[in-house]
Amino acid sequence: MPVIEVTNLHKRYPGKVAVHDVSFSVERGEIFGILGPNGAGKTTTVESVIGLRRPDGGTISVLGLDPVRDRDRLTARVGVQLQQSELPERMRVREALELYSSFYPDPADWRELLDQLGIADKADTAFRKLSGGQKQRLSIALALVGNPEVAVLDELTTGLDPQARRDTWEVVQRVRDRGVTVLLVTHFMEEAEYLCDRLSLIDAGRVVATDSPTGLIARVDAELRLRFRVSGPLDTAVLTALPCVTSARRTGPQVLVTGTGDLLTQVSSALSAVGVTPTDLRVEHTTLDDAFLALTGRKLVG
Ligand SMILES: Nc1ncnc2c1ncn2[C@@H]1O[C@H](COP(=O)(O)OP(=O)(O)OP(=O)(O)O)[C@@H](O)[C@H]1O
Repeated sequence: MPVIEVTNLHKRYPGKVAVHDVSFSVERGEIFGILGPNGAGKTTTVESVIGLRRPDGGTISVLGLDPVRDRDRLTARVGVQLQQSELPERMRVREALELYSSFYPDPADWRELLDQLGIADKADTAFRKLSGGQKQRLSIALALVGNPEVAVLDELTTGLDPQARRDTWEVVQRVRDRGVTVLLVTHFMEEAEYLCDRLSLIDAGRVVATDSPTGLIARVDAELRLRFRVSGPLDTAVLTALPCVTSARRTGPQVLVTGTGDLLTQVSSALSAVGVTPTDLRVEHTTLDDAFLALTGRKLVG
């Protein structure tokens, strides 16, 4: 039986349908992602999964229970980290963790969690003195301190610098390695690609596709992109004449070539034949953003 099963979820706010029709199921021990642009309905979906919102249509089951009706029974088994969690300003980190630990029958060692999250030295710091990134990490610790069977993490690394983001990804992987099922909401495609076993792409309140990151990427026609810089003249016709090239565009010193097959070798030899030495040459691979664009006609970011 899936740990989380959402079937035809529909949720309206006054004057606005936030979620039209969302269905997905999450198996035990998975890291399952919900990826979509701002306003797609991700938060409304997870808030419904944890019983904070009552669906207007569809059904949700978490660990076999109804999140609204059985909210009390689920609280101890589902750890939740939501956007913008606030604590009393003067409360120290250790006090918050000791308080939260007292709510649960079998809490985790919070010192270990702080250590894993890289904020072990903040145990005696008041909440208001923490930086945005440290508050974020504390909210993850609070979500995990009850040793939950399911962890729901909404925009977990927003506001973190790249290193802290990577550290947090490792924490999530370790949590999953302990057997916890993770439902992760994100609008960072790298995060989804790196962490998720499977994910649903959602757009305008609907699931566009559900698959593994590689499965989603494989749905996109595998067109390669090659970028490099040239300092002198280059007639792009020498590139478009190559059988593997579909387009070649130059903007100032930047050249972007798209194509298939043996693009890198053919373009490199054609450039060398006309005496052009490319610099900063890189091959760009298909990403989840490309998959989202192919499936919805819109970009996930930017
Ligand atoms: N309480 C509310 N009342 C009215 N409209 C709302 C409410 N909460 C969200 N919405 C609207 O519902 C839509 C979906 O919002 P939701 O927060 O679920 O999306 P999201 O994908 O999580 O976006 P974000 O990443 O920006 O949080 C948006 O258009 C939003 O403006």
